[in-house]
Amino acid sequence: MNWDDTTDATAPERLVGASADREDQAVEAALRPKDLDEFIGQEKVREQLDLVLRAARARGATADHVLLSGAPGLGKTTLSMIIAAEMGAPLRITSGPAIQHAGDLAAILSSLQEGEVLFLDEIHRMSRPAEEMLYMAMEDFRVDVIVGKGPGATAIPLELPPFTLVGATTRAGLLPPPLRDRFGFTAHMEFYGPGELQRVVHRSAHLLDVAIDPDGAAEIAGRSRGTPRIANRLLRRVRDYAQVKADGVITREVAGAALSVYEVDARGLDRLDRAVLQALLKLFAGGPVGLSTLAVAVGEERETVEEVAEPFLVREGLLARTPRGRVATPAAWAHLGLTAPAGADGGKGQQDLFGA
Ligand SMILES: Nc1ncnc2c1ncn2[C@@H]1O[C@H](COP(=O)(O)OP(=O)(O)OP(=O)(O)O)[C@@H](O)[C@H]1O
Repeated sequence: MNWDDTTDATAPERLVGASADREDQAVEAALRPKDLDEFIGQEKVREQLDLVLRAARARGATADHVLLSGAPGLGKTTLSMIIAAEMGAPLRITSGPAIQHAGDLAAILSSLQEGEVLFLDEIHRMSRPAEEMLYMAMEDFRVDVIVGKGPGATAIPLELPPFTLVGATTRAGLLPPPLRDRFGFTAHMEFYGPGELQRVVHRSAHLLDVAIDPDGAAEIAGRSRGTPRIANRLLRRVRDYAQVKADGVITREVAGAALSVYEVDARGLDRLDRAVLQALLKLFAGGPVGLSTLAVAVGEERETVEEVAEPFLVREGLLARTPRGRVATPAAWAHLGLTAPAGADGGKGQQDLFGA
């Protein structure tokens, strides 16, 4: 494999953040499933991809271009590696932000071997000229390299070997239709169910040589926000705790105690998520309350509340964004063990005193 990449090796982040931090990057290679059979969950995607790859292999052809969309940490990079492995092809990894000029892309494309798999992460963040060059490369396996500037500029056609592009994006809707249409196969990756995540935790524990019982794996899975990367990260923290404070074996009690040290609750909410909910419930009686007011109440930036905390709270059905402001759902009251005051009816009957 060839890393051509400047992937963000981000500063330490939330334990329940979905992007990879340095520690994740260091250990993920060892935990990645190596083939489709090992890849847990995403049944439809696996079944469809299996057909695409088998058919290409039977024809002795290069596989169609594949677009993978879905939230961070759901296994897009892993799947690209599996595609290369299943096709017996080398893999090159790069990302949209690393390709700022069409020339950057031309350099990568012209050095590909026949059948190579090119994984382009965050494909929606590529520059426009590079994107246009990619259209022709995907369709006709050639690019026009522009030499010179102004009226004297000349286009030199360059033949490329057939290759498979695997594009990954967290925002399929941001891809221009001409680019989206050039993928032969598009797969949307969903968040994982608790049973699937339990299998992920179990498998990773086995690879890391950590003793865990099924309830311990279930406890970690339930706090992993539907995301294998988070499940693996929580597992590492629980392993530390089990080594230091218990006999090394991860049980439900050990996992629960470890993750309460890290302030990740039974549903996967962390300190920030709970602070937002608590403010909404205790200070504003469940809302509606404007985003700016809510942010001030928790001492965070508006963007942090909106982009970091809210998406998961909304996905979990704990908070709703309404035109009149943020509103807690009955599940939010129940989750924090509080009773909704009479009249807290999801915001319908309340006045929004604070503005959106
Ligand atoms: N289906 C799966 N089965 C087992 N482990 C998985 C699965 N999907 C992902 N993982 C694990 O989760 C981690 C993150 O996966 P991966 O890097 O492929 O996610 P990603 O979608 O590419 O994330 P990003 O969008 O941040 O690049 C990997 O270590 C991998 O081992």
